[in-house]
Amino acid sequence: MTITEMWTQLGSVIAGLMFGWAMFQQYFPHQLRGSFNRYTQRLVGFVYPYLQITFHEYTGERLKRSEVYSAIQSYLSANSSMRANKLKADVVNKSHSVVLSMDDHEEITDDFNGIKIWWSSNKITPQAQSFSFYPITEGRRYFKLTVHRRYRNVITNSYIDHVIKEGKAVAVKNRQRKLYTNNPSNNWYGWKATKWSHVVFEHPASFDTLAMATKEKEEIMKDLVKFSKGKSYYAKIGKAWKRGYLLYGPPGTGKSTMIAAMANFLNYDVYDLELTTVKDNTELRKLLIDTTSKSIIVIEDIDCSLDLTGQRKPKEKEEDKDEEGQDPISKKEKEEEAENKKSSKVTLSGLLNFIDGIWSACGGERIIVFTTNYVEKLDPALIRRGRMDKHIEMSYCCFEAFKVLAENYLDVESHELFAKIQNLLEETKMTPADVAENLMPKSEDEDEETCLKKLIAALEEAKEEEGRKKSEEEAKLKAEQDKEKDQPAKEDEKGKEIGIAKENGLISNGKEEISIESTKQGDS
Ligand SMILES: Nc1ncnc2c1ncn2[C@@H]1O[C@H](COP(=O)(O)OP(=O)(O)OP(=O)(O)O)[C@@H](O)[C@H]1O
Ligand SMILES: [Mg+2]
Repeated sequence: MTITEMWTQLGSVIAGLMFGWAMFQQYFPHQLRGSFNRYTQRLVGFVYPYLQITFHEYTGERLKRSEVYSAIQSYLSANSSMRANKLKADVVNKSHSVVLSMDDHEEITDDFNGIKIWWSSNKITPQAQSFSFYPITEGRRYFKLTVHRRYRNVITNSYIDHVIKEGKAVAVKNRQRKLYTNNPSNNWYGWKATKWSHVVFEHPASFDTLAMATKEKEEIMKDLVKFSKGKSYYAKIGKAWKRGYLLYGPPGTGKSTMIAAMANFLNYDVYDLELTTVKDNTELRKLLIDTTSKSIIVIEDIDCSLDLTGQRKPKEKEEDKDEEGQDPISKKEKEEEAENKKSSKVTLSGLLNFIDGIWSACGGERIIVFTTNYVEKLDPALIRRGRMDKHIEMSYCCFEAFKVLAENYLDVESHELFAKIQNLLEETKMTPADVAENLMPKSEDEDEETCLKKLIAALEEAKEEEGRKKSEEEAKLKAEQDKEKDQPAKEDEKGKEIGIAKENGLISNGKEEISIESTKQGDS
């Protein structure tokens, strides 16, 4: 038999089979078709030793994208780029870099403790004109896992969990993080209404660029790592998985920068909660329940948002005092803001309830950060350990912090002027923000030495100013003390006069002053 004849015969067999299958589909009773399929599956099962599991992109009636599918997708994209032949390229916004993942109808193998697993990505393209709830152009995608049946237990008990866990970790690493701010509740209702608006969080701050003493910095980083890995620990001690940080210190010492560095370090989202637009405790709860896990919830200037009795206290801003020359819009905005503050009834206890974990216990880990310029103004109940677990003082620039700034701003690790700067920093107080401002070259001509000299001049000026203020205060104190010294002398005089008057029998006890006055008047 020639090759051509063989091909002809094979073609007729295939054509016959196809015809048979079409006839079967058309004429075989529908009810019997199901049991026929079952039997063929069983038959195939005897000879086909593999287990297949499919994971669809959309599940349930609510057309929700399956979390498992997303996790598998992330896992496979992290593992496929080296092995698959057909890849899909996507841009990850955060790093603006291209991420390669497995293309449709592509297959790769994975190895799990020596077990070989096949993964294929598949797509069912909908037939033309058919109606579908799913995004039509995309089709319906699913992943198929194939493995030898003898590994069924390993796969179902541990491999799938492993894939999902790893996939989620990859997704967290690649995800675009967000900075959320709360919307006023009047905008919560209606079509597409949301409690939080967000923008992409792309703050460049990191612990490397944060100017503060290395020991303190490392301690904070260790604390954060311990927290983020402490799921089972928090479960064991029966505490909601959250941690409170209180950052306090003068303006410009890096409190907001520290929050950004924390978010970047942990890869968390940031929820910047503006309490003045929250009407009451119920709204606060709703907002907080609506936050996602792996997030930092920030309340800046907490001392300006709540007072000790739990009543709201408007923040006094410089411009609030300036009534003149306001344009109508800013005036209207201010009126609205004032109205918000008036109608806002978030109480201290409402906030405490949240911090205590009753409302934040839903979902995964959350960090709560309060910042303040005046720690002494805060209610001790609010900042006690257990609520605000870690208190971090952000203080004036020390030499170690300066060295970080010098390296960031000027790429200088050491310089002969450093010793002088060290002395000056020990003698005077300057915030890291001011130090940074002086270190920043203002033009191309300014080299490192010019900038360091600029800083020295600023520090010397600050030192002089401090000296002047100190001597003024001392003079004031001395004047007050002198005044106090004069006072007893006068009283002594009065006492003497009373004594003389008593001796002369001019006054009786209990009516000394009147009698003295009258004595005096009498004298004159
Ligand atoms: N410790 C620091 N390390 C690095 N940069 C800092 C530090 N402190 C301040 N800066 C710089 O100063 C600027 C202001 O700092 P930041 O906004 O973090 O201060 P803050 O403590 O939040 O002030 P405020 O109390 O007024 O909110 C930042 O943009 C940053 O560039
Ligand atoms: Mg700040």
